[in-house]
Amino acid sequence: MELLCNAPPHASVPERYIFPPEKRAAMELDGVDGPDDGVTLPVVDLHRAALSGDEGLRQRVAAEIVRAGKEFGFFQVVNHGVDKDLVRGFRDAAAEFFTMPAEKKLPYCSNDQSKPFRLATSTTYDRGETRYWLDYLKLQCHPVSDELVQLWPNEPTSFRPRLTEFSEAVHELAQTLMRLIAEGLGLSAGFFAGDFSGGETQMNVNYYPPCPDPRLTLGLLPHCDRHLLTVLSQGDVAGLQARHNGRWLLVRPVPGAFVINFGHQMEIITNGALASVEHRAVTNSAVTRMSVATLIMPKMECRIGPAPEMVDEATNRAKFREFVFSEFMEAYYTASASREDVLESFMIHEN
Ligand SMILES: O=C(O)CCC(=O)C(=O)O
Ligand SMILES: [Fe+2]
Repeated sequence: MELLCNAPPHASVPERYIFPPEKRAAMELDGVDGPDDGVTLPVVDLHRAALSGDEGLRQRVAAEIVRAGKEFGFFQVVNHGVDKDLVRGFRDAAAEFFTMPAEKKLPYCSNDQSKPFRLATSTTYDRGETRYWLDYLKLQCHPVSDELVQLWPNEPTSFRPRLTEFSEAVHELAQTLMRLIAEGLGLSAGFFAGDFSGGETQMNVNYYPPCPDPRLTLGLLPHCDRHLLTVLSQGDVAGLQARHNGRWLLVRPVPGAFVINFGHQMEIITNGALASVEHRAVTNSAVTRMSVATLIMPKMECRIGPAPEMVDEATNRAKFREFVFSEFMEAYYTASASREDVLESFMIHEN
């Protein structure tokens, strides 16, 4: 496998990574360096305290999250209670993994999507010929068990312990967020606990080395996430863009923040109230960028459909049919990653 992280620095972009002009990121218009109308994503202070005692504060935070979620589908959280050294610890261990010599990583290289830990390059869920400018790890990260940990690499030696603590902490943050989202929507606090979020949690560690000409490439294709909720650490290098009002909005790095966005299952369960928003990653020529996305999944056998509380026969009919999550996963792999294609067969069309 031809990993970018082992290639000597490229002087120019190889042909197979060059996208046709209409698919490229128009940097000068809406990208990393360009103007963005001054629109920035909301940054929500979780106030830790809101999560324990202060009822009024908690309700305000819950309302703020749902407002941000409805308007943008993306927001950042700070003061979230995940220790910054713990985040740095895992980010450092993961970066060290990518910079190990090729032969040490070889045993992990695979395009077999059923593997619980694998390293790969570019991406496999797009049928196009052009490659994306990234290498990535895809792994199962929660619930943590001895058997699961054995599937993670033992080099660098910090990898397993740092991932264990990162995974537990992010999982707790995800539970907190789901309680607040439920509360903000007027659902019971435990609404998303259980099968909606009880599947095996997946993680993408996306690694984008410097690209000699970011105008020609993309780091990650425009896509929506397929699961329930994404908790992303993007570090301090910009590159993530979210679709907003027909434009690409840069998700500006905020020190220590996590970026939160919704997957298709959240959109369906909330009957469209919290939509899954398209996003992509652009490259840069200066530094390596690494993002760590934790993906909260329903159980495979979980029944999904708009929650009765989110539906009103007179004013807000169900927009999606019921299905079992495994059915959705299959459809996701056979459709292209485009939002419309994926959702099409699950939507109820009024005629
Ligand atoms: O690199 C990023 O910031 C985006 C990652 C992402 O969207 C994903 O892993 O699903
Ligand atoms: Fe994503």
